Amino acid sequence: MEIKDITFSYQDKVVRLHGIETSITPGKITTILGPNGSGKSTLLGVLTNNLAPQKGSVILDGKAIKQYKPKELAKKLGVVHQQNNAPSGMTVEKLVYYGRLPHKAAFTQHGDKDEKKVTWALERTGLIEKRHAPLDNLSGGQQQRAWIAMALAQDTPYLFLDEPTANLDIFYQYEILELVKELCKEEGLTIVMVLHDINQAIQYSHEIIAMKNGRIISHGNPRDIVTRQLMQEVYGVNVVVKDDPALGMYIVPIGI
Ligand SMILES: Nc1ncnc2c1ncn2[C@@H]1O[C@H](COP(=O)(O)OP(=O)(O)OP(=O)(O)O)[C@@H](O)[C@H]1O
Repeated sequence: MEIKDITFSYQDKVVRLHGIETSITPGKITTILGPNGSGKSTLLGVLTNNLAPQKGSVILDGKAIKQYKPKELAKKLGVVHQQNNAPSGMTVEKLVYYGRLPHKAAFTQHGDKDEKKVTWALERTGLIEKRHAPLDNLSGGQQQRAWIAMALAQDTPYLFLDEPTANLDIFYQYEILELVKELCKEEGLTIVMVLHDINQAIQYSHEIIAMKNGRIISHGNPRDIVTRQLMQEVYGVNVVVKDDPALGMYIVPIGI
């Protein structure tokens, strides 16, 4: 995916992304980091064609994303937003079946493949027991997992996750991150996600994009780019960067 000179403003005309120019490496996990309001979700919105930039373009497999028909794009990329709303009373399974829509001809029933994918997605997100439960009866974290399951059922080569670990307890945070790692390694998915936990980003990403004020400050391998200086520049926080033979690299924030 090529991101070419993207400039974006919402209706208030304040520029939120300034000439973003980079690329997403296929088959890898890329994590976008940065402080609140730095433009991470806005960039994700542009990369997934949910927001139309005033300038620039996003090229996916050789074609500008705005040229894709909606169903064609939905077979290429799945998105889990930060906030998701489903009609009240909808069951988990029904939501996850929505992920199969791009793969079905109009007015056809679910086939074997749809059922297999939905069951697999529910198993992978630990929701198989809850498949017939209404979404409203689930906890915030379980609902988050249901939306991830829907995106998995969509069976796309690109998966975009905006803070997939938000609202999850630490066990399920790692469960989701391990799932992301496996999907990348075993299924060859290209994953772009937004995280707030810098150590999780270091541990689970092939590449990190660090943003501030709508600009990319650095993009590269976590080992190369996560430094004391970068953390100070991006977050205004003092950190100590540690490197442990068993644990790998990690940071310890020590204050502002
Ligand atoms: N719909 C909108 N209309 C106007 N401004 C918006 C809108 N959505 C976001 N913004 C503004 O755009 C800027 C970037 O927001 P964005 O949500 O992309 O940041 P973020 O890095 O994802 O933040 P966070 O970590 O808090 O989720 C912020 O200043 C925000 O107030």
